Amino acid sequence: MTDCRFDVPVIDMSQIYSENRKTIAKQVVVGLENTGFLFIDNVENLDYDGLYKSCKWFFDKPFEFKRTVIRKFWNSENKNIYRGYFPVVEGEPSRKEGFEFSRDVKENDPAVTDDNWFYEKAPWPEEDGTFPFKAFLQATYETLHKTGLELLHLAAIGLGIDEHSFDDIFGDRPCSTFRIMHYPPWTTAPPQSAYTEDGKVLITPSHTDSNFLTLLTRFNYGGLEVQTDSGEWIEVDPRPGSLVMNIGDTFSRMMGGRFKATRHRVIDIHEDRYAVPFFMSPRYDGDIGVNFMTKATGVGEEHQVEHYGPWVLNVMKYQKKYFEYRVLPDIKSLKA
Ligand SMILES: O=C(O)CCC(=O)C(=O)O
Ligand SMILES: [Fe+2]
Repeated sequence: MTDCRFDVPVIDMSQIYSENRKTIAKQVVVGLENTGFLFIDNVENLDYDGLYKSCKWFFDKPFEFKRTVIRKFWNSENKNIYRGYFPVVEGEPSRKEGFEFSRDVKENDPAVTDDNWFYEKAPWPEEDGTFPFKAFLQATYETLHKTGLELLHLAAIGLGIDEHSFDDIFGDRPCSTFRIMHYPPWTTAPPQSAYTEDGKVLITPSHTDSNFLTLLTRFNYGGLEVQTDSGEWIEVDPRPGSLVMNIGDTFSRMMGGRFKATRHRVIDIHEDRYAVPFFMSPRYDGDIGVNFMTKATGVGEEHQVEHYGPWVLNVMKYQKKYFEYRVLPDIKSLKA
């Protein structure tokens, strides 16, 4: 249950170009300063039923089908090391399978070296004519990217800086990950690491997101909990027709912690659960250095350029050690 200690503000996208724009911009900033979570209503062109169908179309298929687009780590015949399908890994407290992709970068972009798997093109599964999986998901990626930028424009206005201050961090080759996910319920005894202190069973352990900003489609499933400042876990009630927005470590760190990357986790709901996070992420060489406000205003403690790719690879592979990241190679041509 959401209670007064974790009040999730609602941003209505149908109002952001009205005379209320500045007020809404302030609400975005206050929300990011206080809870780090927002509900985003009325996103234009966002088809939640289509997203649910995408999940069912893909995850209901037999493993042999999904294996055609599985990462090389699980099938040495495949070339993809980052994008595509990852399976449930037994023994992990994070119990999920996923398919992920990003926007394809232009051919021959000199900033995209061959070993830079952040820009790897996803392998797409063969379609059977019952659902336009690739076309639908690619179009939805662009809808969510646009929504993310619109929210960042609001954040900038609310901060009193140029509305487009965040745009260049993404440019036209963001490293965003669009992931459809399926959490199958536990069929065997969960590992010890999947139990919380208060005896609940996890399907995603407590974490902060590492990327810049996340827009989550969670359909109407329960199970998502956030941690309050006092350490208590509180469920975020589903809000039909709304996205959940939260920010990740990258954005929080750039803002010196003023904006919160709030801890959250997902509890087993004893049935199949689907969720679709859009992990909006900077371009590989986007500047995510601390003291961003100094860069934006010219006033404050020194800002130094740091690049997103090397920084986030280190966080996910070596610090957080996520199962789907720790199997990835270093990018030798692009040391920070
Ligand atoms: O499935 C959910 O509700 C949240 C998933 C999540 O937090 C994540 O994938 O980072
Ligand atoms: Fe998350």
